[in-house]
Amino acid sequence: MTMAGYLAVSFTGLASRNSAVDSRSWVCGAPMERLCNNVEWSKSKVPGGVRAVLQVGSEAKEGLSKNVEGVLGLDVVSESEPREKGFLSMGKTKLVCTIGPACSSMEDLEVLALGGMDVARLNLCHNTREWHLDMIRKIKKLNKEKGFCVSVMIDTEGSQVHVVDHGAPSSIKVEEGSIWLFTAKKLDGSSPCTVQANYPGFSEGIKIGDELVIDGGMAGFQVIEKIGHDLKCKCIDPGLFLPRAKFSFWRDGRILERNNELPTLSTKDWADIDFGISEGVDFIAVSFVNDSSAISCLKDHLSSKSPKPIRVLAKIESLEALHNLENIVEASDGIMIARGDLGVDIPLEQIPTVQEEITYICRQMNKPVIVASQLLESMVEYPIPTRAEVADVSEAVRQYADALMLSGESAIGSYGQKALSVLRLASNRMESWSRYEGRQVLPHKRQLGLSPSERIAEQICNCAAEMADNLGVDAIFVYTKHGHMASLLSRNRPNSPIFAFTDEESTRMALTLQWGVIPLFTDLTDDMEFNVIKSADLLKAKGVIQKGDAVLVVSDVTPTSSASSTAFQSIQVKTIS
Ligand SMILES: Nc1ncnc2c1ncn2[C@@H]1O[C@H](COP(=O)(O)OP(=O)(O)O)[C@@H](O)[C@H]1O
Ligand SMILES: C=C(OP(=O)(O)O)C(=O)O
Repeated sequence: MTMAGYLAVSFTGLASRNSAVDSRSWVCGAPMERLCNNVEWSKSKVPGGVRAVLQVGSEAKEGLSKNVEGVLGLDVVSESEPREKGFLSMGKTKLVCTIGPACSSMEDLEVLALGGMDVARLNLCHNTREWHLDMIRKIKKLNKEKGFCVSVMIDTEGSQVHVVDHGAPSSIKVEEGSIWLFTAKKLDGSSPCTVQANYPGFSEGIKIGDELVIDGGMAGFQVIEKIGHDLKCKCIDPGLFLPRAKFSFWRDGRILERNNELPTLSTKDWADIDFGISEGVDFIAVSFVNDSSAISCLKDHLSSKSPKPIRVLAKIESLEALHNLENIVEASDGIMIARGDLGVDIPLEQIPTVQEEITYICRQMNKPVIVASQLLESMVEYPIPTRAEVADVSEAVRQYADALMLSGESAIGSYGQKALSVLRLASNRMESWSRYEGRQVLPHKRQLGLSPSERIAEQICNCAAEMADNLGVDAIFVYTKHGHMASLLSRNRPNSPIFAFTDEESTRMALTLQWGVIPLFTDLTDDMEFNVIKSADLLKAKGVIQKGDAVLVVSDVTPTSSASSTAFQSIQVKTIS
């Protein structure tokens, strides 16, 4: 036998059958009281009925686990982590790696997976369809054959005004005082100091005297003449022109907000999305989202075309997106703070506060958030990061971002694996420092659910996370169909790892992006007691949990059988025996 019995407090009658708790003296009163106070629960309002139960246990229910057997889809990295580090020190912040030529072999990908890569990102603006197909297949093969749980994210190219040709194959130096022509016309190959933009309307509304800034400050020009739709400019801030460099325009010291007519999802993007659907990717990150309409449109497309749920992330990389932030977060399944392009559209000094604000809003609205770009940029070339980069990574972890992303560091850098281990070490360090120093900031949590059952689920997770911290349990177990309960727990950023058991493969893969959640695939039955015992036995058999470990179990399961339509929502505290 693995799991223990229960003290049950039912929501309908709120009757405590046994107020005694076991030898470890776990407390159930206070959180339960709060749970009840905060929920205006009315049985008659709940479709099909909801049973919410708090259970605290120590009595052994002998025999229940005798026939337990089954498969537990626990990935190899999560299996070894608690054994090596202990539960509390397990990494909570998820890690995303951009896959590129520097990490495209099976061996490279395996090293990244072993190093803690949770999500592999493929940026479809680079390389060929065949190359990306090969990468997706390799990652899926690794998961299948080597037991990893790495999800696949494709990132659309999107439409933005950028340079298509600046007369050189790579970067080019821009000298102070040099005169350049910016045009949308195709270059004939021999036009020095001429730059071709991808969008004919790039110069609309621009006046003589305006400043044209490249890639957020790589170089700067002043417009000295308008020739038709072309701009003649003088370099006032020397620097570098990179391939695909982006423009921003400034007037009187302020950035000009410009709505171009480029669609968020181009014809190429739609073709790439259908490719992603056919290859069964887990996430689609949409570039240059300006409002929620592109996200809603993509979600409609996915619900009719994709045989499995694919999560849609909005990349926040424009001023317009910031104006529509809450609507975009609401419409999406998650957010990427694309600091690279965002730094072209807003002044660089605003990036840190904007990042903190977006991270906060995402947590309020219970959507996972990735902090992306230039986290360890110097590691594209050097084997160690700058101290400032480590501080930047730590700050994103302190802000409780769900995930951190490597870009060029893993895609083209010489030290991708090292960069990943720097992310891991720096995030582990900040997570444990915040925990031991009690520096965790617990913001007021916005109420999310509207229906009674949604509100109960939310309150159960809030209280369960608080209980888990107060009791110092070793792990939290949650049983979840679509990942909602797991995400509600994760939103509370509890100290213990959250083992999320699901029988939906797409839920398992989506949870790879959620802070502190270890997703596991297992069969779930309508018998919650059996599910708990079975999953505990399987984790025990793998050496992940041990006798004496305290586990807080949260469930929100609507039975599949027609015999009972009652949802079973509960918190139980168990000792592994
Ligand atoms: N699939 C790929 N093939 C070739 N190069 C890639 C690929 N993915 C990324 N890169 C390289 O890595 C760099 C970082 O990639 P990414 O994070 O997509 O940022 P960005 O496109 O904004 O530069 C890119 O500039 C590109 O040089
Ligand atoms: C992640 C980003 O997007 P991309 O790599 O597509 O430029 C970014 O701009 O920070």
